[in-house]
Amino acid sequence: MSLLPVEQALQQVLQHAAEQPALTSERVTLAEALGRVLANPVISAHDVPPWDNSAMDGYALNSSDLPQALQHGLPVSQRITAGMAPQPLQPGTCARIFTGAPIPAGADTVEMQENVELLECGLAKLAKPLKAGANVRPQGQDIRLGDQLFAGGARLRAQDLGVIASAGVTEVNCVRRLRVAVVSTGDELVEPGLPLAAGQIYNSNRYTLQGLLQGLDVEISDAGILPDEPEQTRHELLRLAANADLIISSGGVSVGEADFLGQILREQGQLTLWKLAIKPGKPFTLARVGETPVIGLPGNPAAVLVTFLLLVRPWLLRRQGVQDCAPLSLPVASGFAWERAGNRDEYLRARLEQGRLVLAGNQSSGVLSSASAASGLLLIPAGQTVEPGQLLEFLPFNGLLD
Ligand SMILES: Nc1nc2c(c(=O)[nH]1)N[C@H]1C(S)=C(S)[C@@H](COP(=O)(O)OP(=O)(O)OC[C@H]3O[C@@H](n4cnc5c(N)ncnc54)[C@H](O)[C@@H]3O)O[C@H]1N2
Ligand code: MOO
Ligand SMILES: [Mg+2]
Repeated sequence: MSLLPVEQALQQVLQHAAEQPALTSERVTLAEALGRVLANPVISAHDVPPWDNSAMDGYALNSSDLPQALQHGLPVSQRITAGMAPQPLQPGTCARIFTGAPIPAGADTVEMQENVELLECGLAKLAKPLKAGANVRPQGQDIRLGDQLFAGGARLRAQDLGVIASAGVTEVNCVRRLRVAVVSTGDELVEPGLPLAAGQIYNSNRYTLQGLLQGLDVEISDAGILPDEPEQTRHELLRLAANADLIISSGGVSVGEADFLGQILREQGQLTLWKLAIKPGKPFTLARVGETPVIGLPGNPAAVLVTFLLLVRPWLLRRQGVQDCAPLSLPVASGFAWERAGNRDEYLRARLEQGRLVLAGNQSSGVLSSASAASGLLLIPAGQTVEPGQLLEFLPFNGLLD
């Protein structure tokens, strides 16, 4: 059986997510909207800033008085701090003003106080010529009343919440949170905290997956560990399917005799993807139990991380209506040589050292500590070797994990 290239798999994953039934939406206060996806556009209810204001601590004047201010100085007729509603500026005078304070009617220019001399007679005199309109931040410079701030499908980041707040909007309409069930499979698994018997290992995928999902602000239901036993696996999948938008499992999708999960998903007849040209992560499986999508991740801990970031995260984002969901990747020079061309796209755990990519440790799919030593994944495309200095695609975790 030939392996499906990762790019094609991603297209199919996105298509699959887009074909799911529409999600309902709910009102969300700004304080709770970080990481949520907008169901509708957000429109500004105000100009930002709402009035012309000063960019400097200094003196506001009318530009027609600039020659007088430079030659003799102007009397100071009022003092305006941020938060005040100023009087109109008396002609032929200037106003003491502070950063963020409204420009009074009749003024159009501000000089910073460092360039103004306050004479003994009380006049404020400019130390050097000044351009008309200087140091004024005009009304609506940032945002105009009625502007669309964000389209539906935008995923809100910290600065986006600030933009929405600056425009006076307190609540936004977001798609409801996705419900994601997580299950770890394997007779060998034990939860950390319990003693290890012979042949057992601690369940690490559960924690990796929970952490990855928390970063995407979904509702997680954790179904714990399932033994390698077909009846129980089938029963548990059906139970989870009743109340989840997606089931994510780890383990049991390869060809081993105890890999029941893959067998059950295949036997349900609803298999969309299986066996990708990706290392780690080859037996990545996208299927359905009843109407509920199931993503079967390979059990190897590094395969879980890589396939989640490359394929599950995009599925979850697109399912919520996000358009731009492919991982960010940047060209960076390799600091190492790679002589073995493989038959799968290989995603290696790597980090930047002095502007070049170096491998972060053992790249076995069973080794996870190298992922902790890495700051991202680098791609060596199938069939390629690499020389030092060659540009490689680097996918920083910082761009992937938020
Ligand atoms: N004959 C073949 N054998 C294998 C192939 C193949 O093509 N032919 N593919 C290999 C590849 S590639 C991968 S990846 C793995 C995938 O295996 P499964 O998805 O069936 O996963 P398991 O066999 O259940 O487990 C694999 C490995 O990962 C450990 N594991 C599982 N769950 C956890 C967990 N929650 N926490 C920590 N570690 C976990 C498990 O103990 C195994 O060591 O198949 C290869 N074999
Ligand atoms: O595809 Mo597997 O994760 O390399 O060992
Ligand atoms: Mg297996």
